[in-house]
Amino acid sequence: MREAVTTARRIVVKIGSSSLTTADGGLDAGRVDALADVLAAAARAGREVVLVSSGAIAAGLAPLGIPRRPRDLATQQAAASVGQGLLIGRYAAAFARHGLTVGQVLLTADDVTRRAHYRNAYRTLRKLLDLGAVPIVNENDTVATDEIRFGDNDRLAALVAALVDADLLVLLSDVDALYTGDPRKPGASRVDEVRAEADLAGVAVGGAGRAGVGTGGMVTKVEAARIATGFGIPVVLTSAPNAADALAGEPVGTLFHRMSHRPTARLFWLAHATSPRGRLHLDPGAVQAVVARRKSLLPAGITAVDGVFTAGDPVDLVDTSGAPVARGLVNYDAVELPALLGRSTGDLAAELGPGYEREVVHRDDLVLL
Ligand SMILES: Nc1ncnc2c1ncn2[C@@H]1O[C@H](COP(=O)(O)OP(=O)(O)O)[C@@H](O)[C@H]1O
Ligand SMILES: N[C@@H](CCC(=O)OP(=O)(O)O)C(=O)O
Repeated sequence: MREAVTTARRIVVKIGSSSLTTADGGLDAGRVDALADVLAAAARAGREVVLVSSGAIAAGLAPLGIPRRPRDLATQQAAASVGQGLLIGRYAAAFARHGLTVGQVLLTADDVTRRAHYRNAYRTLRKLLDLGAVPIVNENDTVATDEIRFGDNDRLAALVAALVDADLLVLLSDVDALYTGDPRKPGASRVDEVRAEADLAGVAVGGAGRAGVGTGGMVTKVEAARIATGFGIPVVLTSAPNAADALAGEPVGTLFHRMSHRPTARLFWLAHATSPRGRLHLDPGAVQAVVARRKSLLPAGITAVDGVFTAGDPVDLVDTSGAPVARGLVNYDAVELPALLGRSTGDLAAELGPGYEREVVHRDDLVLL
């Protein structure tokens, strides 16, 4: 038995499109019912369950006569508009068989990245749970444009798990575990447990399984597992038919253990749920100071600035090859910085006043990537 699972009280379960649709692309009522049965049993046992369900786009294709998942955003949005209604209707009927009410929660990236918004989203989810309803979350695909889109629900599920402070995240897919390589090819073996990043060293993660149904494949699931475990939330990755065993703590699928050091909530959101407004290019000494010695970033170590931002915005700190090494909240507007680059804070303060002694990014507002 997995203790991290059996003791979990608040659980976020994410199910992918490939586990909810039939081979010809329609919504599979039998599979929706089967999932509702498992989650209703967990709720009856006193657990709080939040379901993150994909499937809106897939469910909308057949009714609109569209043969396969469209590439263009407008058709995806139209399919999601039709499919989300069908999906939630199907869930409502499935949970009603157990006397449970469902509540639909459609989120955009903005809703969980901006502080004022994610407090709102949290309040709604918390209230639904207090009222004994099962929140069913999806991305608000019909209004989400490319810039504000999560695109994959694995990451959305990890952020929702952090948002509601879940004890466990269960990712249900059409594959029963993480494998060392693409399970459709010979030679791949199952990974039972992941305790540290090193356990993923030999693992080749690939794209989506059934063409035209799922989206992110294993890449987004492993990334979601990193986000959740980094927030102290263990993750079980398995297939939908294993859901009951997974929730019971049976050794099915892959268990990603929680990482011991939980970052502060503020830095977690900074790392995973903000979009940088600009980039500060660091010289090698500044990279060393920020990454290895966890120092604040001073103007002297910055060689160039890109982007349009104002003080308080998130920016990425990039090394000489342009790779991001950290994200932080900047203390200056973009237009102020060019005149300060490469100069010591002492000189700047003497010349421009004590206000210019401040760090460009304070170490308390910095998170390594
Ligand atoms: N290392 C791996 N281990 C397991 N599955 C993998 C791996 N690499 C690629 N995959 C593929 O990822 C698929 C699951 O992703 P996806 O189709 O996006 O599912 P979902 O709709 O559940 O999000 C599996 O069917 C599998 O073929
Ligand atoms: N929001 C989209 C889901 C996108 C998505 O992540 O799909 P999947 O990879 O099947 O979990 C939908 O409902 O169709």
